[in-house]
Amino acid sequence: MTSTNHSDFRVAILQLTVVAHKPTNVAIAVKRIQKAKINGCTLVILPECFNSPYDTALFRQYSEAIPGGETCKALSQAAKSNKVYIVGGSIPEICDEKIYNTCTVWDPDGNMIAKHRKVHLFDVNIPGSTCFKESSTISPGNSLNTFQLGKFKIGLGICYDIRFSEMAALYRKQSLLFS
Ligand SMILES: NC(=O)CCC(=O)C(=O)O
Repeated sequence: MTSTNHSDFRVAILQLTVVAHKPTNVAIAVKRIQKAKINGCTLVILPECFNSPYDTALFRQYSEAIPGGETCKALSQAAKSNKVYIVGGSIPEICDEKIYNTCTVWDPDGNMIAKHRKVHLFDVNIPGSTCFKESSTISPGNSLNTFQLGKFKIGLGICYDIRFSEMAALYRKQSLLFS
């Protein structure tokens, strides 16, 4: 089913392999979007940082302007040519010299209909094991963001955002789905 006038539609939630070559990552995503469409999906959801390694040392190098950058152009075109909604996981965004971990959403005409900057950055320090500080290079977003898909209003969050129930509660208060 591809019509959004109905209460049920098919969603693709994609996991993608990320390599060092950014255009290859974008091409992999576009190919999987096409496959999701062939499988009858109306909404395609990509993973966090699908065009870049998840590495604080590399986010700036891989970052691009939104919506003018190469990844956004590819997502817009993929949404339009496949007539699907795309929740574009996230990419490193550069804006006023700051870097954000940002999700873009595209409608079936290729328009960007929402943008969400990750609010809760993932900082972890397990002595003797793992130390990762997303906040060392990424700036946090400060807003809740939604988009409309047919009769559904969907709230956006990126990865660690989901750990904070207050955010989901705020969306839920507005009777939203939390994606
Ligand atoms: N990229 C992230 O936000 C990681 C979050 C995570 O691993 C978790 O357990 O939550």
